[in-house]
Amino acid sequence: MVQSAVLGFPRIGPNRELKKATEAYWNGKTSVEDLLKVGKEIREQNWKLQKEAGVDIIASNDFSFYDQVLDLSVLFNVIPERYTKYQLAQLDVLFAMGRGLQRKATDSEPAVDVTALEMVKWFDSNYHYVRPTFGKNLTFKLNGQKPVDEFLEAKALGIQTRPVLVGPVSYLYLGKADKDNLELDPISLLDQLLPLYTEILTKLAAAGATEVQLDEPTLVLDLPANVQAAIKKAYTYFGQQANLPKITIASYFGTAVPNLDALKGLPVSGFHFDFVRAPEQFNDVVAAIGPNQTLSVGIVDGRNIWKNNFAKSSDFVQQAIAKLGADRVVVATSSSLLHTPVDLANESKLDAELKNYFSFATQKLGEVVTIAKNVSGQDVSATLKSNATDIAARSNSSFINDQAVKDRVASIDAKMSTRAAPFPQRLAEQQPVFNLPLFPTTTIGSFPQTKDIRINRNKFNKGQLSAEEYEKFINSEIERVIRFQEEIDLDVLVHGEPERNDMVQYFGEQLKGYAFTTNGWVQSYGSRYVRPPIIVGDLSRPKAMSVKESVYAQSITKKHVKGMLTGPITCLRWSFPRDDIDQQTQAYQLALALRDEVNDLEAAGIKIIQVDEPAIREGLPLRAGAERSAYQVWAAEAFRVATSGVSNKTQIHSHFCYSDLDPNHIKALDADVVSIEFSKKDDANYIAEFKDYPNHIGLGLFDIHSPRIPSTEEFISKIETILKTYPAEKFWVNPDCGLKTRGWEETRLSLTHMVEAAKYFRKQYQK
Ligand code: MET
Ligand SMILES: [Zn+2]
Repeated sequence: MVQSAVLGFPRIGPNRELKKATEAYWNGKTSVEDLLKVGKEIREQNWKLQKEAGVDIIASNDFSFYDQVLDLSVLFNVIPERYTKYQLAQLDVLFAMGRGLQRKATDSEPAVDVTALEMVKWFDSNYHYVRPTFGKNLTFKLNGQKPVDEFLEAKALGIQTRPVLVGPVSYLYLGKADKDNLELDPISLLDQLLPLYTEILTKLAAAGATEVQLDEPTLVLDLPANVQAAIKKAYTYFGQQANLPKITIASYFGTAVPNLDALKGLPVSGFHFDFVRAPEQFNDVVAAIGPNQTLSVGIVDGRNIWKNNFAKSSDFVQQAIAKLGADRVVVATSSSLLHTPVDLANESKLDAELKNYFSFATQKLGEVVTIAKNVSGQDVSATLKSNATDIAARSNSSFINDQAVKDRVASIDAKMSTRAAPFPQRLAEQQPVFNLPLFPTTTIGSFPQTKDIRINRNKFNKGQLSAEEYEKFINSEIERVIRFQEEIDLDVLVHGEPERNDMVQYFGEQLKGYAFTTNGWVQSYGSRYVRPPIIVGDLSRPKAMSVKESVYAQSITKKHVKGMLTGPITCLRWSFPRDDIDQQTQAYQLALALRDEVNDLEAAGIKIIQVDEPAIREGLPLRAGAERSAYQVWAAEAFRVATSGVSNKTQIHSHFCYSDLDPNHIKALDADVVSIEFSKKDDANYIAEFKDYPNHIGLGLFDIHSPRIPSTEEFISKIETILKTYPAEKFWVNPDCGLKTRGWEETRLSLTHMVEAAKYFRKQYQK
């Protein structure tokens, strides 16, 4: 019998129980015990669900209160000194590392003020991990034994699990040296780390774990020789230790072929590969694994929501069985299911036809089990038959094709993707229009999404508020944001985005060709979850999407208000894309819809238009090569198609966050002004990389994921550092990103301090 395996299950709970519990704890509304209890309930529910679905290999330690990489940093004591000096409880240290902590002194406790660690995108997904940061005075040691505790918890329920941990090489390679320790190559810490892995693996074995899954997704990257060598070294080392559980090395999100040499001959029991993303690696992989090693065939998509094609997948797995024998093959999800929504059964509003085409995490459990049964010769013919019907129906669905959209994409030419004049000339034409001071201040778009906003939006969605009443409410929010910005004297204003539930969903809901979920949440980072819309067909814009709000905002102030849109690549990346046409085509369809919106905004008198592309980096193919070079061209072109229909006088802004950006890539967009997340980069090299960015740029000055409020002095010293490298006349002053997750009080203070700092420098430079 071929076994089925799931590499990890979403940990947010079917109704976002984890978010609610975590935020209640942060807000001091509940105790740590309450929070721990919710975590335990979610784990129990997830394990039972998988057991009941018939999954053979179920993961444990896939749960986390914040992030699985951060969990490891805490487990291995990779905790920078700034977090240890307050004597916080371990869970609070974890949260402080994830999101920063600022607490006033009380009678019994001193004040706390620490910034968060850097947060970066997990490979090419919209999940963010907290980057391990290796400082000078590091003492590796085990803090607790989370993987063992959770293994035992499942065991007590009668469920044998396979604990999952990020493997040592990926853990180090995804980390970075602290700014005082820049000469350090994290990989050089491997020797210190391996004994700790051994210690925790030994404990797992003692607790009864027979197998563990060590995730080494860095195997799908272009690895330098020393990292490949580290893989060999690490797993050879584990092979030399007595009494460890069997190890499966899991790679996902791409092809591992260029790194297969490092895997050959390793003393592990098996490997997992992602054949959804990279089916072409099959022959090489089969040739590389040893005679007794198992192959876990990742064939059920952990990153998208389309129903599996059982016939096709079964054929694929059969090939593996033919080569290796049934006892050496496992049918698995391609990656953890963390990246998919929990349960399609929760979608009561979804069109019934579309629902037949989708599969969420809970449904995917059934998929791995069915494929495993099918290839083992069990009779699942009825399930296979209805699956074949759904797959055929989808390809013939009326949701999909729109000839006018296809024709328009075919008509895109160079002129459509080029501004009328190069930047210097545009700048000359724009300056008299805007008359901005040196160090112009602005924000990235959103202002606090208060409870009041959410309540009113819900009422409107439920029909308890008329369209007029809702519009009135939104306008009053816009007015409040405008007045606030005038009061603290920002230079370029925003309307605050109160009408938007989410920067992609909001536009998706207005575009033809999209479908939406009501409960399809996916963790993005910490307690922030997103509900990616689903691209189901050719995309077009029936009518203007954002003009009304922008025009209203501009009508009530003399200062310039930026029109605010989400760019084509971000719309694509933060949706579940179609898998029946390529992503480039979907991006161009979006670009054309946005081009119409940009042009409409301009026609309505909006003179600055920001088109956000925070996801541009995560779309970059993980390896160098033709596919990546092509992406760099088409992604930039899609942005320019969206933004090049305006006159030279209209100023185009763009914004990027939470990734290591490539300045060349940003240049290719040719936006007049860009803002990039910067506050946690802590790295002079990163400033230098953007030094010769030809257009104007704002390096984010404070972390919007943290409730922490930087002082004016802190802003001044940050700007001072930047100005050592960066030309003042090109420099904008702004936060890292939008403020929607922040409270009003923090927002008021942080922005006030930021504006004060800008004014300080204005004076300095006028002298
Ligand atoms: C993740 S990027 C967010 C940009 C958007 N305009 C906002 O401020 O919320
Ligand atoms: Zn952002």
